Amino acid sequence: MSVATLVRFDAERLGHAQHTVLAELTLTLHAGERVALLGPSGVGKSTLLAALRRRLAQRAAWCPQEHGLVPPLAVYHNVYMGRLERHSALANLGNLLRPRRDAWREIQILCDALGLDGLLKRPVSRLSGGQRQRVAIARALYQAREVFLGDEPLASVDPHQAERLLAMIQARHATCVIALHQRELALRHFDRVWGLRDGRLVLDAPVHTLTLADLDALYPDASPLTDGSRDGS
Ligand SMILES: Nc1ncnc2c1ncn2[C@@H]1O[C@H](COP(=O)(O)OP(=O)(O)OP(=O)(O)O)[C@@H](O)[C@H]1O
Repeated sequence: MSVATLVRFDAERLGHAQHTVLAELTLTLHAGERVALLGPSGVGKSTLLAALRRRLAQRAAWCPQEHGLVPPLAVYHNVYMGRLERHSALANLGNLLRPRRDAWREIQILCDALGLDGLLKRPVSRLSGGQRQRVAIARALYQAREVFLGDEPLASVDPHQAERLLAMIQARHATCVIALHQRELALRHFDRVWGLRDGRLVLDAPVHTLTLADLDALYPDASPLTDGSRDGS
């Protein structure tokens, strides 16, 4: 049975204005594929995710690296933002003043599952880094889209939590592309790895054909450090 192609890049240039980040990029994202996107800082992971997001438009839930949260607003309102475009401006304004009961219940269940129980009314400005990260994930999950695109959504959580959050994301999305630095997670929980290095896609392979050493080779300063012991940036 053939697998549907969701996005295809064919020798394309990705970059910012005159600055080419990835030249001649050729790759395909198939439906049902869980892809780990790896590579050193500044190599172009966010650039590639942004290009995927443009192509997938409303089909993709998006969890950005900087979280994109509104610090003065409560956790509830930040998560609700995942579905702002589904309601009228008037309905959204009303919800800001007085949360809708159905939305509150749904967001409460989601936040409980993410370990944010009891925090729905707390402004994001008063959360820890890891809690903010989970609010950003909650907002992306609340979008309830076909594909999950995450830019290091597991960067500021501990290794045990990273596994749990990843399981939640993947249970709700058959297809995902997630940038991360935890290479053992990539090997354990994904189907495919895209590896970037020196402005090119140097690795595009099923996980079962790869070893930790293959992933280490993506990083010029690779050391034998593994999950949780390498920086999460
Ligand atoms: N808005 C922008 N305008 C111009 N150049 C940019 C812009 N955003 C990123 N860049 C540059 O593009 C290159 C790739 O950046 P990108 O953010 O995609 O890398 P990354 O792999 O996601 O990095 P990190 O792991 O640090 O988040 C870098 O050289 C960066 O300086």
